[in-house]
Parts: sequence; C-alpha cells; structure tokens
Amino acid sequence: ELYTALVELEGLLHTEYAVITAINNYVTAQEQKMLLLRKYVEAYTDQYKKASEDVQAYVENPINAYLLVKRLTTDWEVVQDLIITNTGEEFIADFDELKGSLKFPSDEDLNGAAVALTRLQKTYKLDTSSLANGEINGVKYATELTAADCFELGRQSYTNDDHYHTQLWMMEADKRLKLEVNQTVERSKILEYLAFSTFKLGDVRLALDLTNKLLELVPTHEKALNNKVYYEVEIVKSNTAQRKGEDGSVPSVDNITELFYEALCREEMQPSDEILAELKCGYMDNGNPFLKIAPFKVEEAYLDPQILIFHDVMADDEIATIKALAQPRFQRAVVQNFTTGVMQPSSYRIGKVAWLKETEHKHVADVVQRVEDMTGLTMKTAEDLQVVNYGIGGHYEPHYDFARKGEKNGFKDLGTGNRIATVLFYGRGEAECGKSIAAACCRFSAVLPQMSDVDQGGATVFIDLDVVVRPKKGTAVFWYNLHSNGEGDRSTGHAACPVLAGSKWVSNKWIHEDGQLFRRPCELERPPQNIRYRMANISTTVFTYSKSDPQKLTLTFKSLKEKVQNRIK
Ligand SMILES: O=C(O)CCC(=O)C(=O)O
Ligand SMILES: [Fe+2]
Repeated sequence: ELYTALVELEGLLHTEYAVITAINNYVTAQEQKMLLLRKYVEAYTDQYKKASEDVQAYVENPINAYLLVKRLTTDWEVVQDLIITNTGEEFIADFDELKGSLKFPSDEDLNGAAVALTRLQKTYKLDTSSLANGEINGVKYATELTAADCFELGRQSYTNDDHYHTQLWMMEADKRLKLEVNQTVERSKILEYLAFSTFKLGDVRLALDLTNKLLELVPTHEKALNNKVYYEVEIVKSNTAQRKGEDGSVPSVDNITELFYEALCREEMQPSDEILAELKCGYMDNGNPFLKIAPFKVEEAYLDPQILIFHDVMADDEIATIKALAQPRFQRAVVQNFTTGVMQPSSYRIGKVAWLKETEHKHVADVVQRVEDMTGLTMKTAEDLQVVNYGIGGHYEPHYDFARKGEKNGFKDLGTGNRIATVLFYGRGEAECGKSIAAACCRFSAVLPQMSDVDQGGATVFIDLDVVVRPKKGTAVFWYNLHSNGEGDRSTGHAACPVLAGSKWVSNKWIHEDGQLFRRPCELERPPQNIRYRMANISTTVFTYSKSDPQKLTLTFKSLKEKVQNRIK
C-alpha cells in the first residue's frame, strides 16, 4: 500500500536504482560472455579451415591431433560452461535475494496509483490528452505517456469496473499508437477493451463498430466473434423497444454530496457575498496574559457554525519534529464501519496515519498546549495528535468527525464523550491571498505567498457551507462538531480533496466532550435544521442525470444549484 503516502513512494527511487544497476550488470556480463564465445567460434573456424585444406597432413601432425581432440573435449566443456553460466535465471535468482531488502510496489499499488489518477481526472475535470502529455492545469510535471502507459491506465480502470475511464484511456492509447514509430502495444488489445467498455457505457452501436475493427485485425478473435453476435441482437432489440434516452433516474443524496464535494474541490463554489461580507479577522488572546503579548492571528471562515483559521500556530521546527516522529510509524488510514464498528481501510480515505503522544517530545506537548490556548478547551480528554500524509490522489471523502447516533463503537465508547471539536493543522502548502484567506487578512502574512505550482488540490472543504480552506503551512482550522446541546452538527460535514500535485501533511487534534462543562457550557434547545439538508431533499425532485456521463452530471448540477437556490429564496 505504498501508493497511500508520497513519503513511501520516495523509497521506490532506491529500488529503481538497484534495478537499473542489476540490469546494467547483467547486460555487461552477457556482452563479455558473447565476446568470449565469438572468440572461441573464430578460433575453431580458423583451425577447421586449416585442417580442411589438407585433412591428412593436419591429423598426421601429432600436435594438431592433440589440439583437435582437446578442442572437442576440455575446450568444448569450457564453452558449454560459459554458455550455461550467467543465465537469465541466475540473474533473476540473485536479484530475488536482493529484493528482500528493497521496497517493491505490488499490483495493488499499481491499481491504487491508477485509481488515484482517474479520481483526480474526474474531480478536477482534467483533460486526458493533457494528462498523457504529463501536464496538470497547463503545467508540465512529468514525462509523456506512451500508448502502452495509457493502455495500462485503461486496463486498471477496467479491473475496477470504471468503464468511463477505461474508454477515455483506451481512446488516448489508440490516438498515441497511431503516432508511435516503435509501437508499444497491439491495437487489437486496445480495441478489445475499448469495445467492451463502450458497450458497458450503453453505446452498443459504437461497441459493434469497434468489434468489427478488431475482427479486421484478428478475424479469429473468439471473444470478439461472440460479442459481435450479441451486440447485433441487442441493436435489433433496442430498435423494436421504445427508445428511453437518458436513464432518467433520480440521484440519491450521496450522489449530490459527491457533486458538491467535487465542485468545491475545483473551487467552483463559495459562500454567498452576504456571508463573506460578515467575515472578520483579528488578534485573539482569550483573556490569557501570555496571549496578550503574543496573540493568535485569527480569521473567520464561516460564522454559523463558526469555523476559525489560526495563522502561524505551528513553527517550522515543530512541523519537522512531528513529521520525523510520524514517518516511521505510518499505517494505512482506516475508518470506522458505521454498523459493525470495525476499523478498516477504505477507498474513501486514502492516506497514511500515525499517532503522537505529548510525552514523546516537547514540540508535541507545546502544540497540544497551544490547542488548549486557542480553543479554551481542556486537552485532558483529547485524543493523541493524529498525523496524516496524503499520497498521489490521497483524499478523505465527505464525513463528520463526531460519532452519529446508532454508530457502533462510537467515540462515546472511549468513555470521554463525543468529539466536541476539531483542530486541523497543515504541515505543508501555501494559500493564495484572497482565496482561503479573506483579502483583509493578507496582512498576516509577511510575504504574500503564491500557491506554489507543485501544490495543487488537497483543500479541506465543508460541503454544506461551500467553504474551501487551502492548506497553508503552520495554519490550523478549528470548529465545533457538536451543537451546544451535545447533538452532532450536521453542517460540519467536510472532506479532504484529492491531492493533485505535491504532498499534503496535516495533523488532527480531536477534542472530547468530557471536562468541558465550564469551558463550553451546554444548552438544552434543539439545534435548527440545517439548510443543505432541505436543499438535498428538494433537489431530488428537480434533477435527472446520466450515470454514464459524469461530465453531463456536473452540467446538470449547475442548473440544479440555481433551481434549488431560487426555491429557497
Ligand atoms: O486533511 C484534511 O484536509 C481533512 C482531514 C479530516 O477531515 C480528518 O482527518 O478527519
Ligand atoms: Fe475530518
């Protein structure tokens, strides 16, 4: 599961170096062997020619007779030995021994990396051809992909039943193949996947055309012959049945959440101007004498519920310590199954996680004390500091940090109550002024940082509030997960957008209910019902979409948003 964190991937470069060295040694050894064999052949030929000139005279010479016999006994044995030593098998066996000390990615890693790439493609609407050119949003990051590379991405999407991306990557592979002088993959293989995924996406006619093309190349292709018959029957059937067009189904709330999530990650939405106009920033001391001298620089990202951004609350050396302590203990991130309560890895949270105790290092203790000063809440019942590193396409889909009613083994079972609040620190990244940082708060940064071009994506988004917080090193976000009556606040649903380029580090401090009685007094009223909940319900009555075409989904989604907003007005 190396793909779940970028730090692990760095180790693969050592492996690649070892592979290069091994292949190089093998090729050199083979070249020397061939050279030696060539010399033997020449010497044999030379002697043979001499002997052939006058066989009688040659064999009558005792030295020649001896040499002839020697050539066909000991010399021949030496040659045979030479041929059988240093073979491919030996090379592989030697390398296998070395392999134990090297990090090697598995097929699962290959699949994980391919899934991550297609997730980014979908979330950020990246164009397949540009990606294949090694470009992300106009910036050239990587080497161009060959037709075979694109084919492999399509094949990986296919194993995940992702026919949409199979089709995109197989089409790209076909396009590239036409331009390749030394073709890197067979066209028939591309066509086989392309035809089947096209069929799965509902275009039977195109699937038939592609299958016919495949049969032109390989007339005896058994699968293609069977599929051709099947597609032809399907086309006749669909001509007689009434044409249904789009599938006309209504998206579930989950689909809508996904649309909002992805649109927010692309920063296509933000809170209304009225809401933004109310946001302020300033210095905060919480009445603490020490903070009067060095107050926190705080910015409001949202008012109800309150989401606060604290600037410069983790120093570079603290970040370095936290990363160094966390790295050797990273484990694949897990999530709690709602019904079984079991902690398990899941595709909706991809990253590596480690937990740090305050007692481990002064820097960790200082950071935890700072959280207490920032929030005014006690750390006695808080969880250890959780450190997360997100790898290629690493993300955490929309979720709540609190345990919901009915959730098996919720945090209540820790005996310290639910997660009342979250403080999320960023260990890397720079935010552009005026995006996640309100324009007026830019003075908090001595030098106005630009979003660096190696760090794209990876924002934290609050999907019901349209709030986007871009990671910025040393900054922390704070919000309450629970209403003051202890009920979970469902408007705090949030997510970590997939990391598009670069690596993302965060640490979470989850604060619990117990011990906060005099710090955040509880109230009895029920919280108001949150707006997005109503929106999602309305939307199910006005919205149709096509499952097979995510591109179309978003278009419809934009008009949906307007419709919903008009209704609410
Ligand atoms: O990484 C982020 O931006 C958010 C992480 C998060 O929500 C979590 O770990 O619970
Ligand atoms: Fe979270």
